[in-house]
Amino acid sequence: MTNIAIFGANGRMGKVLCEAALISGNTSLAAAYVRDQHDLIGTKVQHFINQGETGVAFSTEAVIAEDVDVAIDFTLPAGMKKHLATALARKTPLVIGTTGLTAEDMTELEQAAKHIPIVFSRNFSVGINLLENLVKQAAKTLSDDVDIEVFELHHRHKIDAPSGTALMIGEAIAQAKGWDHDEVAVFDRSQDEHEKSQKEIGYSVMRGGDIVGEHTAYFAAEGERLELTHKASSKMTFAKGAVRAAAWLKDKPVGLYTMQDVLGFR
Ligand SMILES: NC(=O)C1=CN([C@@H]2O[C@H](COP(=O)(O)OP(=O)(O)OC[C@H]3O[C@@H](n4cnc5c(N)ncnc54)[C@H](OP(=O)(O)O)[C@@H]3O)[C@@H](O)[C@H]2O)C=CC1
Ligand SMILES: O=C(O)C1=N[C@H](C(=O)O)C[C@H](O)C1
Repeated sequence: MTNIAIFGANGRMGKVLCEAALISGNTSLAAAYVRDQHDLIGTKVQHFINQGETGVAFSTEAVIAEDVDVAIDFTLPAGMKKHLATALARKTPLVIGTTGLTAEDMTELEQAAKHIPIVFSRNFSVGINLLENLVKQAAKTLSDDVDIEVFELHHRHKIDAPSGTALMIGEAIAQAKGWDHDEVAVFDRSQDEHEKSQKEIGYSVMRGGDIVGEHTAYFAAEGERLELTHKASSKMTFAKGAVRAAAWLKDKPVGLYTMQDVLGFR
């Protein structure tokens, strides 16, 4: 049994992560953390979730409880950095799903992984991790005259853009092509009007309603087009993946892992 703590437990993903930790057969919800001084502190988590029963009440993120084996963070970059420091001080393994991280944030995360085991993934669904491998195969197999674009659609509340997953897909394609992603990524065509060159990865973003998360990689040539699409229809998909990662991480040595490692894809 793996005792899991959830940071940002009052968030959209935090709530579903609490549910996932409770309903999985090999984990339990040990703690549900919210910001220090939050109004919810002391309130039973059970009143906020849709499935599972627990006596756990929301508590302050400032301290990780004794019985916690692994903590999970799906918050915002500022929250992730704070939670990373807390996990480091207590030597708690950490699963991180927060997106919108800067290159500096990533360096901080990589440094921390020299002291605690961390799984970081911009998408914890099995399907997207398979898609990551499929786009690499497509990028390597298709001739150089294909145009590559990544589209993503998410709910109206999402802040970062393009999504972490869209960038993960684009970076996988760039790696397979031997390109420097920063050099080939095009985020805004209106600022640099030109005919598309073959060494480009364009990104398009839509925000609206309650879309959970949809991603398509387009490989468009003269005469044919390959579209590789993944559609998530429930946040529980990500939460179950993160809880699976937490159980996997419990006894691992220090290091930085991804969902590809958890799934045994590499
Ligand atoms: N990797 C994956 O598979 C997935 C990743 N995500 C990512 O998860 C993250 C959260 O998404 P979502 O649940 O929709 O967002 P929400 O806005 O619903 O929740 C954010 C949570 O983070 C907390 N938080 C924000 N800033 C801080 C801070 N500085 N200190 C402490 N806590 C903080 C919020 O607390 P408060 O309410 O007090 O502000 C809240 O609990 C995003 O980065 C999203 O992209 C989402 C789905 C899947
Ligand atoms: O914010 C979300 O909701 C999601 N964020 C992740 C991302 O940025 O890719 C993963 C998923 O698509 C949902």
